[in-house]
Amino acid sequence: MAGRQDELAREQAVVDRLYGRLDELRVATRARLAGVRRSGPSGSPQNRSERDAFATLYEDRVAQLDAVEDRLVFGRLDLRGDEVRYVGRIGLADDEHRSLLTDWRAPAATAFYRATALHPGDVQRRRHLVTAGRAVTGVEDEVLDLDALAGAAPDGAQGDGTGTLAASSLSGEGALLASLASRRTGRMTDIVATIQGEQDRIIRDELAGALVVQGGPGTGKTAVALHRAAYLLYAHRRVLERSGVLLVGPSRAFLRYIDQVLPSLGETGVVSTTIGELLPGISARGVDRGEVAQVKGRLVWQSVVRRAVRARERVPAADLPVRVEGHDYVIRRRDVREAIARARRTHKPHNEARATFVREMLSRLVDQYRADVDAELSSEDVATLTEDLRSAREVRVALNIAWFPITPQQLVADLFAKPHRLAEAGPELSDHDRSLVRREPGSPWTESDVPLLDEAAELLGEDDSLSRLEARARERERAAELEYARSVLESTGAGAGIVDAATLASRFEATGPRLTTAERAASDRTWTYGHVVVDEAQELSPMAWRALVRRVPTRSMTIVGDVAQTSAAAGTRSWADALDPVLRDSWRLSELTVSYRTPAQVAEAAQEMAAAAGLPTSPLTAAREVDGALELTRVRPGTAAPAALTQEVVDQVGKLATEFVGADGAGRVAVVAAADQVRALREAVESVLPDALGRSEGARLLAQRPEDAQVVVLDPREAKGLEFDAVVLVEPAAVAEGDGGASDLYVAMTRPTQRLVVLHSRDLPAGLALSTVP
Ligand SMILES: Nc1ncnc2c1ncn2[C@@H]1O[C@H](COP(=O)(O)OP(=O)(O)OP(=O)(O)O)[C@@H](O)[C@H]1O
Repeated sequence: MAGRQDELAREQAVVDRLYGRLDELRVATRARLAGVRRSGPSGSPQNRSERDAFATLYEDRVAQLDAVEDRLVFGRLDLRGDEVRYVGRIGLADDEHRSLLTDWRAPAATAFYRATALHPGDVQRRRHLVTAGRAVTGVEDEVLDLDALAGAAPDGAQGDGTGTLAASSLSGEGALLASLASRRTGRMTDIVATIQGEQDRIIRDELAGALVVQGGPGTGKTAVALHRAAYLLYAHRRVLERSGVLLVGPSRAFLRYIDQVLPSLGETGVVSTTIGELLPGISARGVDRGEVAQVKGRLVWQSVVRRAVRARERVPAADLPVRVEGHDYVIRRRDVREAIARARRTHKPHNEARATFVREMLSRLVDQYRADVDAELSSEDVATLTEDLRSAREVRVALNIAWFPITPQQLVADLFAKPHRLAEAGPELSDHDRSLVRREPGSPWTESDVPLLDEAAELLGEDDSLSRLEARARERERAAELEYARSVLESTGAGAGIVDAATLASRFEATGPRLTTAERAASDRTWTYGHVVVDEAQELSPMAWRALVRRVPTRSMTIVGDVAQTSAAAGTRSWADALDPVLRDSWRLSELTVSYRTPAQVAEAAQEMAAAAGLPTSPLTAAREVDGALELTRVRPGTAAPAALTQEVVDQVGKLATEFVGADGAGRVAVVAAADQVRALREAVESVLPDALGRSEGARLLAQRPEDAQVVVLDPREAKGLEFDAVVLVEPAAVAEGDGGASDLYVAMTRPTQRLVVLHSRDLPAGLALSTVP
């Protein structure tokens, strides 16, 4: 015992020193930031932008140093040759640049995650440090080279009833079990201290190309995707800081669930979005039925949208006479045809190529005038005539009909609202498909509209009226810069004779707006990212893949998901089907096979049910056993008894909340039921909480924000990607009959970290029933 205490004391001294260094750096960085801020808004524009750049740098560093407080250091490697290396959240060095702590992402930390007894490399011992706040509370050793470390300190893992490790080949048993068994909150935490070998290989895989990570529920796909983003930002900072990283998740609620992970790893500059939010200025508030989303997700829309754009470039049925300023002209079909051909040859998007079309037509009308009056025209005459023609209403209307300026929103809304437009643009779609997407003008946009709008935006380009507005705004901004530069020159006298105000202003302008890469990227539809991470990627439609791939010309992507969990009608059951059309052969597949979330008994039941339903599951081994993890209760066998079932749900929630929900906000219980039962069950659960748990605890739970709520009632789709300590699964047969079928049931069954309680009045679906036979 004394040996262990000494060991803890020795580690405490090291940990104190590392936190001491962290505090010093915080103080020093804050002082620098304050110094920069003190220098105030004066100085030359160049100084001012340099100062802003430094301020941003220091602000980021302060945020990073603050974010790594929790478990700053978690590992130690004892290497051959008596070298000792501590591994932590960030790298720290002393004033002489000697390394004190190795960043987990550095090559020097790889062995902490990868070394095994079979392949120890230089590692003699790997130690996990368990800390609470800044105190070392335990150490756990894995001796990888027994000969070298004969007589090493005894293993200090805590046996605290957290379960037992079921899968071999996992490292850091005590730390891992403690982390897997810890009470859940509404926020995902990082796994940096216990990343496993198979996960580490994916995290550190090369940047180039698209890496697809397929894995069953709870295998850490989300965790791995986020740690990979942090790793890539570290290892390829120069490339990625400028172009940015985009993270795409299935919903805002999911993005909120994971939003603390990257900051806790010291990374704040990643843009996160959903497909519905991909286009700046569009908010997708509507929801499409599955069959409608499926039609809209098909790749055929690529041609439909292209034809719809082409339909706005058309030769009129007949020549059209127009009279401008007392002179007669004819808008000739042949001229229009040739002007359209010329504009198309620019290969610019429709709204941008329109300028060429209009210029060409006006010049042909001027030619008509010239021929009619049979006289030479001065360049001034030509300019005046052109302007007269351009502003003549009749000409404008005729040219608009021939080449119609249109926004993506108008184009797509017209396709849905005007059957003749869709019939013309989409001959590949059946009458039934077309009737499915039919919609009134002004209806809210849906998530499956967004890739179509993006496709349209790509082919239409900027509407010029919009770019004219923007140009005017830029002009105003520039005038303000010029004014500012002038005032600087006047007040300092420094520029006189050396540099004029306009030069100074343009130099200032060249430093760009003081937005971060993430902010600029998020507000620019045409921004291209250095890397894109996609979570729950199996749900994406072919058109959504097109929209995403457009944003990453290098095709450097991390794509994680599980084709057995697909619930979206437009999603995929096969990575090749989804990715070959957009990525061809530039994607590679790796698999995760250990479930870190679900106890073995629950994972096995879920696998059996999924196999019986024919889902394309990946192999899945649970990391641990938890006693009594699966309970099945039949309510009044043989009768569909909603009241009895509801009563049982409410009783179970009361029991589980007492067992798992803590007043400190940790511990979560979910009821997962078919979508059409959720509302009634939510009301029943909410009404009973004060009675079941006492008035004040009930009130506390009811007052929680949805994202932090410790007791929730959800349908399987809302529960996707999330996890809870305990789950009450209500009437699995009904869940499997919903839109997402057995996949939704598979998702629902695999949410708990500790216990799954299945309540049913109907027969259990195949596989699940079998698994309950003792
Ligand atoms: N190496 C690890 N150490 C500790 N916890 C881990 C590890 N890997 C995964 N986990 C935990 O396992 C749980 C499941 O991880 P995650 O949500 O990333 O899985 P997933 O594969 O995305 O699941 P799903 O398919 O259900 O979306 C999380 O709580 C995560 O923190």
